[in-house]
Amino acid sequence: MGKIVFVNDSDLVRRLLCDPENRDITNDRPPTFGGKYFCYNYKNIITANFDTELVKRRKVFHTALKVYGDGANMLETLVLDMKSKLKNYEGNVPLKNELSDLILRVVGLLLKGKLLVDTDLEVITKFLDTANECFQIENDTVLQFFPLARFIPGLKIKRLVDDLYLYRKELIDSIFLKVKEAYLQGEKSGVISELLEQQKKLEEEGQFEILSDEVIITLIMDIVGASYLSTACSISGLFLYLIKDQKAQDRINGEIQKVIGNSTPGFLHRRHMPYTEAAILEILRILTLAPFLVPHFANADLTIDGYTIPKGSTLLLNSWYFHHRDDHWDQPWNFRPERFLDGSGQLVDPEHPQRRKLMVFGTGRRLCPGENFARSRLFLVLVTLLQHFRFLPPSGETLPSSHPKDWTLGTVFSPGNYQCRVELRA
Ligand code: HEM
Repeated sequence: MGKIVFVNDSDLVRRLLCDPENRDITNDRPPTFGGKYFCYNYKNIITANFDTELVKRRKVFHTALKVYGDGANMLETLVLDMKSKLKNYEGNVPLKNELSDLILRVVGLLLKGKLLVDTDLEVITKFLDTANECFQIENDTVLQFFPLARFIPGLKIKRLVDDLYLYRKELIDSIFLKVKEAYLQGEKSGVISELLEQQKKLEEEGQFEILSDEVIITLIMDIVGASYLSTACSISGLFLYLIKDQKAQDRINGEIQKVIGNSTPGFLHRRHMPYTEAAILEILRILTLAPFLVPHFANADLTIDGYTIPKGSTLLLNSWYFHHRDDHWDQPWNFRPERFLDGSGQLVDPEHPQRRKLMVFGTGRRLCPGENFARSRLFLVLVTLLQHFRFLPPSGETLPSSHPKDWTLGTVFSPGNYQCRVELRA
């Protein structure tokens, strides 16, 4: 096993990942069991090394996410359904569960659009739960160093790996193949049909391999793995903070009244609601869901600031540390969206020194391609619910700690389940 190098400074991370003299060395991934055996020998995005194939794969992925438009209208319907559900609760509402269900549907809709059926959600959940367990550090380490363990009867790891293959097959049958069948019959729905559309074009240009069926299947697994927990934990974390900080909730509501009023929230409202945008950035900073981003890998020796990073090192980019340094962030463990606003109350731009220290979605060549999708969904869910409800602490129960240090670290950090009261706004 190569060395592990922790990089604890955001500026150094940028220089390592983005500067022309370093970026060809630092943007690969370490080899993983999951990438090799579940993603058909690294055909997905997350586990693959950075090469011309990956650049093309990232491009088609980006385009498919962008082109896919139905999502916003469908999200509106989902949030409206959730609104009617919340109105019917008597007493406390299990908000974290409700928000997680909502985000699961958002991910299902992203993949399948109107072809989504309820049983797909069970398939996605089973796949995710098993993948999370399988790739938890203790199991992942066994698989990495002793892959044959997956064949030994009686070992827990064998059962997990068998289950994961089974649920991957279910994911392929009920998500990928169902959309493909509909697509061949002329019906387009969700991001998978956008990918199939691009596959057709690439095939005509003789470049089918860039987006073969196997690649699309691994991209579906990337979407499921990268989007559900991160978005669900961010939104339930944000609501937990806003229930505890009623002033911040009022301030977001003030922007909703001023900018949206009674009309339907849309993505375009975002740019006129700087405090709300700042609250989303602030929750992402505090939570730092991916504490070391996704591990990078040095494919050659590299010297920076007098240190040598040997070829074969795994780079853990310690955003947990640099998002919470008290010499960079005033009161780093307090929820203070104002830190991202300038003197006239506008959101500081991404090149502002304060924003440059924030690297929730990574930076450079491996920047998260779902950033825009995630931030716009967080915005829409937040403002649509706050437009109609005030969220208050539960009766007869206490809220869990909102300090991420007290949360559970699975694939990402997650608050415990919590309940709250909701009051319909006049
Ligand atoms: C709050 C939500 C999210 C957070 C905090 C987040 C964060 C991250 C981070 C830190 C990385 C690694 C960057 C690096 O290696 O330097 C990443 C990669 C990735 N994310 Fe996200 N992400 C989120 C949502 C999403 C969504 C919604 C999608 C898909 C629709 C997505 C798809 C991906 C993919 C495919 C990669 C791999 C990129 C690559 O390896 O080149 N993410 N994300």
